[in-house]
Amino acid sequence: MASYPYSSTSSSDISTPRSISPSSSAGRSSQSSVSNINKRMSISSSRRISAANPMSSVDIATIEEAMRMANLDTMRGYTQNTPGEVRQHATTEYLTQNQALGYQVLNEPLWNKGLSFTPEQRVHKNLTGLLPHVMEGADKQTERALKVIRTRQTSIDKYLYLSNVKSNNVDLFYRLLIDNAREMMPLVYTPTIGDVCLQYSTLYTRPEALYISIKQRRSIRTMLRNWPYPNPEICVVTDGSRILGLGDLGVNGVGIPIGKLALYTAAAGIHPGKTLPIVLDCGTANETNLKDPLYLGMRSKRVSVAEQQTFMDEFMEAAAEVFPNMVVQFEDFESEKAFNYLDRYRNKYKCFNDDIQGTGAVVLGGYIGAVNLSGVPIEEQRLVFMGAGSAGVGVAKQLVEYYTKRGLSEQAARDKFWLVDTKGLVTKDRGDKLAEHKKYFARTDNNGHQFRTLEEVIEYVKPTALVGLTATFGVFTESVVRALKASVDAGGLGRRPILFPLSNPLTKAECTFEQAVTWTDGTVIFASGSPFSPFTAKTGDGHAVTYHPNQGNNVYVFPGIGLGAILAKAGRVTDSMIYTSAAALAGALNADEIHKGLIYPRIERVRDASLVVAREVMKAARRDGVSMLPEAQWNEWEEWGDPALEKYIKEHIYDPVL
Ligand SMILES: NC(=O)c1ccc[n+]([C@@H]2O[C@H](COP(=O)([O-])OP(=O)(O)OC[C@H]3O[C@@H](n4cnc5c(N)ncnc54)[C@H](O)[C@@H]3O)[C@@H](O)[C@H]2O)c1
Ligand SMILES: O=C(O)C[C@H](O)C(=O)O
Ligand SMILES: [Mg+2]
Repeated sequence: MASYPYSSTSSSDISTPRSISPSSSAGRSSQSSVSNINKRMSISSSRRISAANPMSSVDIATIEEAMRMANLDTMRGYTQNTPGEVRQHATTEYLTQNQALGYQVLNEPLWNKGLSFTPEQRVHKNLTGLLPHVMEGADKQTERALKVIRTRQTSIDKYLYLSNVKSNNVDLFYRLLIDNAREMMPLVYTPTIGDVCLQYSTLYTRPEALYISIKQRRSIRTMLRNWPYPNPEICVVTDGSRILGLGDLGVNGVGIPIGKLALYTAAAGIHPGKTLPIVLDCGTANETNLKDPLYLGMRSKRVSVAEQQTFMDEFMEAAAEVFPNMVVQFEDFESEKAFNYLDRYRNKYKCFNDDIQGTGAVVLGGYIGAVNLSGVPIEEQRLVFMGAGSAGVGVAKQLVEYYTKRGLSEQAARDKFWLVDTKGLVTKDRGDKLAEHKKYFARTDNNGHQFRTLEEVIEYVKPTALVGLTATFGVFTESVVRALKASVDAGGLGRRPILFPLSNPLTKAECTFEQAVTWTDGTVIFASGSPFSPFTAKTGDGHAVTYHPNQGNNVYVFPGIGLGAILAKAGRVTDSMIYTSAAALAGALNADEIHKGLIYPRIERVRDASLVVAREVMKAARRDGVSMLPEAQWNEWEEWGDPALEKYIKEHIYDPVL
C-alpha cells in the first residue's frame, strides 16, 4: 500500500475508522463536539497535504482504500457531498486518525485548549515543549485575556484582540464572552461591530465567513461546500444593504453575520462549528466603499432589485440543497428586500427575518413588562412609532398580534398605532406613494390633516409610548420627550412614559439614556438598541440616584428562536414560534429583575432567557405541526413537562470547557 505524505502508519492502524453519524445534531454534546473537531481537523490536514502534494499526485489506489476504510456510505449519507469531496474526506479521515501533530492541534481553533492541556494530553498529542510549562484552567486564561483587553485603548483594538483569541482558541473566546457578557458583548456586537463594519476592508486579516458574489452565481453550491465545517445548522446572511443604522456598507457588512453568530453560540449555546456567516455581494451604493482602494467587495453599483431577487432564489435553493438542516436568518437587508424575501421564502424554507420578526418579538417582550410599570392600562396605551421601515413595521405588527390575542379586533388593535417617517405621520391621503409595507398602518382618521413633525403628532395623538426605529440620532428632542411625559401623565397620577430609542449603533440612538431620564424627571421606562451605561442623577435634596437602562435588542430572542427551531427539527419557522418567543422572554425575568423595575433580563442572564425562549419555540413548533422530531419524543416531554424538555436542551448546547 502506498504511503501518504506525512503518513508512516501501517494499515492495521486504520482498522477502526471513526464513523460520522448521519443524523448527528452534533456539535452540542461533548461527544459530538469531539466528532466535529475530528472532522475539522481532517480538513486542516487535507489543506496541509494538498499544499505540499496536490491530490492529483496521490496514488489513486490508496485513495480508494482510504474511502473504503472510512465507511464511504455513511459519509455520503452525512455530507451529501460530491464524490470528490467524499474522497477528500475519506483520504483525510485516514490520515488524521493517526497523524494529529502537536502544532496542528494548536493551530486548530476548535481543538486548541491553550494552557489547559493536561500533562497526559501534552504527551499524547505531541505538545510537549510546544507550550509553556504551566497548566492553567479557564479562570487564569480569561484573567490574562481580560487584562490585555482592559489595557487596549479603543473598542476596535479590543475587538481585534478578541477576534484573534477566537481564531486561536474558540473555547477561550466563548468563555470570555459568556462569563463577561456585559463587558464583552458591546465589543463583538453593537455598538463596536458597527465601527468594525465601517472599516472592515482595512481591518481584514483572515476570512471568517462565506463571501458569495453575484458574479460567481453559478458556483453557489461549490462555495457552500467549501465551508470547512460540516453541516452548519444556523446561517446568518446579509447583502450588506442596511447595516444597523449605517446604511449600505456592501461586503463590509459581513461583520454583522459574524457578530450575530458569535451570539448564537454565547447566548444560546449553538456549537461554533455549526454556525455559518454569509455575505452576498451584489455591489454597493456606498460611494466611500467604491472609492476605497482597499474595499474587498465587488467594485460596482448595487444590482437591480429584480436581478438580486433571482440571485437570492438561487442562493436559497442551493443552501437548502447543500445544507438541508440549516436554518437561515436574514439580517440587515434594506426594507423592501427584507419584506419581499421573508414573504417569498418563509413557506418554502426554514428561515426568518431578524429585523422584522426578531425585533418585533423582543420589543413585544419588553413592552409587556413596560405596560405593567407604566400605570397606564394596556387598553389605554397609544403608541407612536418614529420610523416605518422593516423594524418599525415589524414591531408594530407583532404588537397588533398581541392586542388581538387579548381580544381586540384587528382594526381596534391597529388603531392604537401611529407610524411616522421622514414625511410625517403615515396617512392614506398624504399624497405620496406609500411603500407597500407601510400601507397596513396608514391612518384614515386624520380628516385630511397631515402632521409633518413628531411634535405635531404627539400633540395630536397624546401617546403613552414612543418607539424610535429611524436610524437617526437625536430625533427624540427635549421638547418631544417632555411632551410625551406630559401627555402620559396629564392627570398627575404618576403614570410613566414608555420611551424606546431602539436604533443602532449608539451614534444612531434617537436620544441618550441620560437625556431620557433628565427630560422625564426620572420617570421614564427606557430601552435602547445598544447598551447605555447607568446614569446617576442628583436629586433636589442632594442625594444621588442611579438609574439602570434596559437593552431592547433582538439578541434576547434570535438565538433562542434559532436554537428552538434547530432542536425541534422544525421544517418552517412559523408566526407562532416567533410570537411565543416574545411571551417567553417576558416571562423570563427573575424576581430580582422585576423588583428592580427592569423589563428585560440582565444581559448576564441572556443564556437563561434563550433557554426559555428555545423551549417555548420548540413547543410552538410542535403545536404548529412543523417539528419533525419523533412522536415518542414529544410524548415523553408532554408527560414529563418543561423540566424534561429543558434537560434535553441543556444536554445539546455548547458550554466551552478549558
Ligand atoms: N434594537 C433592535 O433590536 C433593532 C432591531 C432592528 C433594527 N434596529 C435599528 O432600527 C433602525 C431602523 O432599521 P430599519 O430596518 O427599520 O431601517 P429602515 O431604513 O427600513 O427604516 C427607517 C425608517 O425610519 C424613517 N426615518 C429615517 N429618518 C427619519 C427621521 N429623521 N424622522 C422620521 N423618520 C425617519 C424612514 O423613513 C424609515 O421609515 C436601525 O438603526 C437599526 O439598527 C434595532
Ligand atoms: O444588530 C443589532 O444590534 C440589532 C438589529 O438587528 C439591527 O439591525 O440593529
Ligand atoms: Mg439587524
